[in-house]
Order: sequence, then C-alpha cells, then structure tokens
Amino acid sequence: MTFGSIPLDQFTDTFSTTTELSSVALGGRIVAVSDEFFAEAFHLLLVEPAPSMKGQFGPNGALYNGWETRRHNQDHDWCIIQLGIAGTAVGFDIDTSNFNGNEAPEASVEALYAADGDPHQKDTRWKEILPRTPLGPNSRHLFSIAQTERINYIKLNMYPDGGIARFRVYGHVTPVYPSDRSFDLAHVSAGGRVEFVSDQHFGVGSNLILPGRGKNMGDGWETKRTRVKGHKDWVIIKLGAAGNLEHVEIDTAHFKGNFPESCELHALCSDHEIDWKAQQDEELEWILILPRTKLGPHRQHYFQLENVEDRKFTHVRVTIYPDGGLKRVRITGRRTDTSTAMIEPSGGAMNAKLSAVPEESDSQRTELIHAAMIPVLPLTPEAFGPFGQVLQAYGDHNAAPKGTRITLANDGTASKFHKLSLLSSSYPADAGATAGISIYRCKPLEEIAADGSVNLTALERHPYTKQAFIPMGCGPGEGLSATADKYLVVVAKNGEDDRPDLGTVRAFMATTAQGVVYDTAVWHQPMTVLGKSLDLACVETQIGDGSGLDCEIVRVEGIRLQVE
Ligand SMILES: NC(=O)N[C@@H](O)C(=O)O
Repeated sequence: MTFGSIPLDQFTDTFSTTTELSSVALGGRIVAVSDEFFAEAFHLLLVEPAPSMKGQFGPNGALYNGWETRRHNQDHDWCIIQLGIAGTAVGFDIDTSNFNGNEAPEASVEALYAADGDPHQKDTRWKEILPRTPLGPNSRHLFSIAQTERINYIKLNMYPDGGIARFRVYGHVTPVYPSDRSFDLAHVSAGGRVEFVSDQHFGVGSNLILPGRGKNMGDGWETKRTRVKGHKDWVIIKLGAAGNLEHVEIDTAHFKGNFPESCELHALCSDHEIDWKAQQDEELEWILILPRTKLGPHRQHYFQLENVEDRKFTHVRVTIYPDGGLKRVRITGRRTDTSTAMIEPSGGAMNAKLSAVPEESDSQRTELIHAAMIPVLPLTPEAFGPFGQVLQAYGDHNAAPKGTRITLANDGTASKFHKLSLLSSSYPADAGATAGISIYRCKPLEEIAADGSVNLTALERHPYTKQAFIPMGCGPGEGLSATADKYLVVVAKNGEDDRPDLGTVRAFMATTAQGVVYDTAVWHQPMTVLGKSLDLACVETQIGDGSGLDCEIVRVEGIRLQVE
C-alpha cells in the first residue's frame, strides 16, 4: 500500500480538484467510536479549522475541539465514519492542531463499501488504505494514496490513544444519476465541482454546490467588498455530467445586506479539461443563458434559462455584480450523450407560425407553435420583475425587496409592507374607464396530463391598465368551502410584431400567500388555478364594454407548462 506525505504548501496542487467526501457539510457522520471521553469524534468532520480552547475545562478535563480518547489504551482507538457522498479516496488530512503531548502518536485508515447498513468495527470487508504512520503534535498531516475503489465508510485508527482535531478524506464523487428526469447537474453529489473563483475572501466558491441551504452566511460564497465601478466577480462550475440545461436556482440565504445587486449566467461546452488560470476567455464560446437579472435578499430565486434549446453544456459561469454573497446555485437539466456539443434538433424547437386571424373578432389571433415544455418555477419578486410585482409579506423583514418600507400599523398589531406595487392606468380621458375591484371565482384546471403538464391556450393583455390579483380565503355562506393553495402565473414579453414573443414565455407557481400585479400591457395567461376553486380579488381600471381597449386575447397552441 504505497502512500506519500504531502507538504502543506502542495495542498492546493494535490487536492484542489477533489472533494472532501467526509465533510459534515456533505452529510458525513460518525457511526461508532471506541472512546471519546475527553472530546467527541464529531469534531473530526467539521468544516472550520479547529480553534484552540486552551485554558478551558469541562468535567472530564481540558476542552478540545477535536476527538480525544482516554489514556492508557492497551490496543488502539477507532472511529467509523460514513462519508457524506460515496466516492474514490485519493488522500487525507489528519490534523492534530492544538493537541500537544496528548496527540495521537500514530494513525491508520481503513475503508469499505457497504450498501446493507453501517459496518461493525470487526467487519471483514475493512481494507487498509493508509498503513500505520506516525503523527506529530499540533500540525496537519497530508497524505496521498493510490485512488481507491468506490467506498462509503472509513475507519480511522489511533495508536494507542490521544487526540486528532480534524480528519478530511479527499477524493472523487462516484455519482448515481437519475435515469429519466431533470436534476441539479452542478450538485457536489452529481460530481459537480467549482473549478475557478475570481475572489472568495469571506466564503469559498465550492460552498455553492453543497447540499441543503447551510446554517449561516459562513457556508456560502462571499467575495470582498469592491470600490471599483463596474466590478464583478464570478465562479466557474464544472457540471457533474454534460447536460441540456433548463432552469437555475440562485439562493441568497442569509445574505441580507450583502447580496449581489444582480447576476448573469453563461454556459460552455468543452470536451477537455481547462486550465482556467492560463485559458484566454475570448477563445471560449460562452453562451449567455441568463441575462443580467436583479437579485434580492435572503431568498431562493428561480429563473428559466435562455439559449439552451438543443444545446449541451459542461460548464456554467455565475457572475455577480458588483460583489457580495450567494449561498447555493442549482442548475437543473438532463444528462446528454457525450457525442457533440449540439444535439441534433429533435423537432422540439420553437417554430412560431402566425395563422390568419379568425373573422369572429379582431382581438382574437391564433399563434401556432411546436411543442415546447416550459418549467413552472416558484414565484419570486425578482424573476417576475420584468412583468410586474409580487404582493406578499415577509417573515424576515430583511428578505423584503430592497427599498420596501415596512412599518407597524393597525395600532401596532400589524407590519405594513408599503406600496409593493403602484396601480396606474392610461385610458383616453373620454373612454369612461373606472377603477374598481372585482372577484374572479376560478374553477380549477381539469386536464393535467400524465407527465404533469398542461397546455398554455391563451395570452391576454390590458393595453391601458395594470391589473392586480389577490387570492381570497374560504368560509361559510357564499364562501368556498375549500380553496386551491396555488395558482399559475404565465407571462410573455411583447414581440416586435406587437404580439406575444413566445420565446419569452415564463411560468410561475404562486402560493395563495402571494398576489400578483401585471404591468400595463404585459401578456399573461388568464388566471389559472390548480386542484380546487379559488376566489381572487382583482383591482384594475376598465371600461367594461368588452372592447379591445380593455383586453386583447390571442390563442396559443403547442406550449406545455410543467405544473407537476
Ligand atoms: N483533554 C484533556 O484534559 N486531556 C489530558 O488531560 C490528557 O491527555 O489526559
């Protein structure tokens, strides 16, 4: 069993392309331990370096941020660890920081793969992957080994007893992919890896692809403040597998006063490894897949991607303006073959055809379009920003869109989120339009296909007024006995031909804790609820004579919405 000791100054060169498979941040956990009298073994897997607790004492003795066992073991101590993600190991960091005089004199490492539950200390499948080797006090010990087979459990042995502060197993994820659905291609468990960051002064870029949403600002990617006008920072993520991309989640959890003003995404397809320090950017064909888009505080943002139709990508660059922090980036898509950068058009491309306007009304027009499946993403203020405003309260006032004025109201019994939207209209003075509030009692969509999709059948717009829809509850009497808890919000930008640009269709799922305001003349699907009926209050200005001044409708065919 050959292994090498690695000098600390070669850590990056040796392990920068690996993943810390044992980290608690990936779900690494202590399965069993022979003894942890002075300090518990879970410390071994913590992300942060071990702080000194010098001079601090507990009932059992001096306190240590590490694993420390009783003295005078006649054999050895051991600790069984389940890796956060199964993979192949290529090296370790056995760190005895702060242990001096009580450090573990020697250590060895064993490993196995078990799919039938946690292994026992004497399981016959244990295989030594680092032989018994000496350790010194208060220092990190890096080792490289020949890449192992796929493993998911590790046993760290200490001879005969003592303390180790941190134990990090470095290797490569061996992902297990879903066969027939979209998933986060960037996720660390999918084999995703952050290959380059422009700056990671407060929080490392590799945090972006970790599981979960973390516990505080410290487990996100955060750059230093910049004072240079026009500055930006970026990370480059290598996807765990090449894929067709669909949508992205940008999470600014815990970043409330230092979230980026906006972000932008590009994607690339490369069939070879790229040395990002040496690579000239202009030699690469980066495709813009999310134009510069505003971000908000402490929130999961969901955006549909652009220019991804029938394209395969291997890398995504996330750019933030001007600086700040992101918690996670989730890049949802489907794995592709490894054949070419482009996948032959499958007929799924959008071929918009305009057919003759039916004679029954000059405001009804039919747009024919080949099938395109539009993802339906959770409704967030920033993603809906180009089309209107989202009406909702915020548990954490710091998560409200920047600039929202929030005060106490109702004699101090309510928080008031002031003027989340301003209503306006621009009818001709003599049109006789009046502002009012109506109620729409919407019946639920009946036909949801087996694949969880529904048709987009129409888009409408109101040329002279904004229009607000606010869900109402249920109740006895004339109220609904039960209501839907969500409804569809589907919008599109206006094309150069003054018809909906069907390439800009965006679909959102709103909860009934959210209202929406469509900006004037924004194309949108007539209100569509799912599951049960729903009453919606509608605030708008209207003439109400059914003329085209109030409302234009176009019929749409072929676009599917992925509602489930
Ligand atoms: N943690 C601690 O107190 N350890 C020492 O007392 C020792 O090594 O026994």
